[in-house]
Amino acid sequence: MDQEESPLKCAESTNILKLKTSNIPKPQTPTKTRSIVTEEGYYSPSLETIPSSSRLKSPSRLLNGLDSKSYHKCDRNDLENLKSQVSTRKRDLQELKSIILGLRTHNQHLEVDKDDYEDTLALSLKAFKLKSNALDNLLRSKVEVKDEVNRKLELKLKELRIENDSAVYQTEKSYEMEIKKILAEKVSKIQSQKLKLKDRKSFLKKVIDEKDAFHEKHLGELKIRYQSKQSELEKSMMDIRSSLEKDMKELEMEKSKFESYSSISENQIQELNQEKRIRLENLDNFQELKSSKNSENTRLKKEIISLESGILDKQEKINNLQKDMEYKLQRTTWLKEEMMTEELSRRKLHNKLQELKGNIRVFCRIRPPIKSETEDTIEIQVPDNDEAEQEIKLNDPRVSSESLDSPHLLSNFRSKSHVFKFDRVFEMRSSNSVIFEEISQLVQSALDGFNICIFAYGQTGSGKTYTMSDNDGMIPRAIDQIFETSNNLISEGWEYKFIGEFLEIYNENINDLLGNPNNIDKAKYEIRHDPIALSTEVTGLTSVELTSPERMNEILDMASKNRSIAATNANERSSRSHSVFIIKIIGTNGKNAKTVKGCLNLIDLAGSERLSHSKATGDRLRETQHINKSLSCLGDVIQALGDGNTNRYNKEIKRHIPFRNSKLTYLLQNSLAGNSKTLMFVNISPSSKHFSETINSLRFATKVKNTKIEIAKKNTS
Ligand SMILES: Nc1ncnc2c1ncn2[C@@H]1O[C@H](COP(=O)(O)OP(=O)(O)OP(=O)(O)O)[C@@H](O)[C@H]1O
Repeated sequence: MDQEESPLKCAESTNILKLKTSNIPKPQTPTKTRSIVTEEGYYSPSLETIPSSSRLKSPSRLLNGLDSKSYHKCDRNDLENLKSQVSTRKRDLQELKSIILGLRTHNQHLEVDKDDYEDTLALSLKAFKLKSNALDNLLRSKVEVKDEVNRKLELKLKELRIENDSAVYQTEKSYEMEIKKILAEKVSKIQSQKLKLKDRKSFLKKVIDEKDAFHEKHLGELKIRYQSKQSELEKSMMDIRSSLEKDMKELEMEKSKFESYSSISENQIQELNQEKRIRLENLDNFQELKSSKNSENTRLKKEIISLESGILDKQEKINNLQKDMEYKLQRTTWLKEEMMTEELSRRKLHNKLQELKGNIRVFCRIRPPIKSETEDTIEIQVPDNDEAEQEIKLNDPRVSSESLDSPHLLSNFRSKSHVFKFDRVFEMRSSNSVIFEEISQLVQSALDGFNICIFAYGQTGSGKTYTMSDNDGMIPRAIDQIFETSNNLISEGWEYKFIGEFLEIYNENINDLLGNPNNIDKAKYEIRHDPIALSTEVTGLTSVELTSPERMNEILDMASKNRSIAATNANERSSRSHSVFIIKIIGTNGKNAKTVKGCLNLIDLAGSERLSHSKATGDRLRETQHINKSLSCLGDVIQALGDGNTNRYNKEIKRHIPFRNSKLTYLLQNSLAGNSKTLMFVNISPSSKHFSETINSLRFATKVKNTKIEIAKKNTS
């Protein structure tokens, strides 16, 4: 008997016993009612059917009650009556005996049942005791394990705190350095701007000074010219006046002479008048000259005034320029402060955006139909928007619109369309370059010290290898990007080292794709994790330093060659195994003594066909079982990671993540947990005959998408 069921069985047994006993009719007192035994059971007839005279007395007592005297007195009728009563009583007696017999038999059955139930009860109780003992033991060991785990957890927490403190310190230091650097750059920019402005100011001042000097010189010249002209005029006026006065005196003298002598001739008078007229005309001319000189003087005065006001304007302009320069300098300081605030908020926003996008993202990619599929394709609708979440709608080719109305259609097939939501959906025409744009930030994160996993999931032939390893696929593009970015960072003091490893997991065995091809499917490798450094090592696996994109390409070629040597049909082999390309990144900065360690895992998963669909047997069956197990384990691990580390009461708990259930998840343990960012491509085929596999892939991907993993942290020191 199942021990866990024992308490239930006990209760059941008790209930059955109760039921049985309740079914037993309460033994009737045969002397009170007349019961009749039928095949179905007992019943009691109504009391009215028994004569009232014989209801209370038994037949024997009736017989015993008759004395001989009264017997002799009885007439024949009485005797007959008595006889019939006797026979009735005898019949009653007979019936009662058979009732008693029936009751006894029934009682015996009940006894047997009771024994059975008691046995069952005893067994159940025993099993229950065993179970509760086992449970006690289990609880005891659980408490011990819990204590041990708590102890380890505390130790780990301490280590992590120390690491975190030092990381925070280093980050702060590096930020300080960066801010200082930016500040120094800005200050030097501002200073050079200031110098330029100063130069401009001195140039303008020089121009103004020159103009001022020119104007002053011009003004001085004009003043001198004006003064000399004025003195000349004044002198000439004085001369003319003195000569006129002299002439007048002479004339006066001559007049007086003339008057005194009265002998002056008429001609002489006329001559003298003529001369006087000439002299007067000269005086008029002189007056005219004087007024023209006066008007020129006024004009020159006005010119001087306008020049003086021009000088004032220029002075005001210089003052305005100076004010403008001061305002610009102040504005540069504000802008510098604003820029620093902007830079800080940009970094915060970038991190926030990454958090919002979630540390697990799922992109869906639809392969274009190949030649043989062109006519037999699924109707797929993809969004043409750029929203955070995109929808893909597939119309079920197995359901026609007429059959939708059929009442016989199974509920599973009732819906014609299936809708799924992913972070991005790439239509058939999307090129690898468009897709890489979406993941380039993730690749950048590996250089910044994060652990990154990029998976391609989907059934065989859905385009996983095309997406990951084609000449312009994610792997070659990621390689180009990490080399390009690392070269750009040299000027900032960063030096990067890249270590490459390439392995495949086939039937839960690891093969080194960069090692000796003869060892494939023969050599054994072990996965080892360093819990402190959070790093993973596969013992005996070939590690190659990657010095250039060309070297990377050589390595990719070597891996694909080794893979094809191992299999008669390279394509088939690649469909049946997971390939994992690992790039370990170590960056050091001589300027701020900072180190970052990231890891980029690029994984082309094996085809995800379901066992029932593949109809595989023998080796193929084994392969399929291994693939299914590892893929479902990958789904379980991702889901368990998303369950979080707190229970529903918000208490910290250590969840069990089943990393060990498959080689793939165990290998990627450190890259999937904690400080990691994961991206999964779900590749789907447009072919109608692959519809159910496509739906299956999309369901798996939805499960992954609905997982939210805690915020990733950088590996820095
Ligand atoms: N986006 C695409 N554009 C053009 N051709 C594609 C695209 N995706 C896949 N193909 C073609 O479809 C075929 C199957 O693709 P691929 O080999 O990448 O599938 P797979 O999922 O890796 O299959 P397997 O599981 O067998 O490795 C190839 O011939 C490939 O060139």
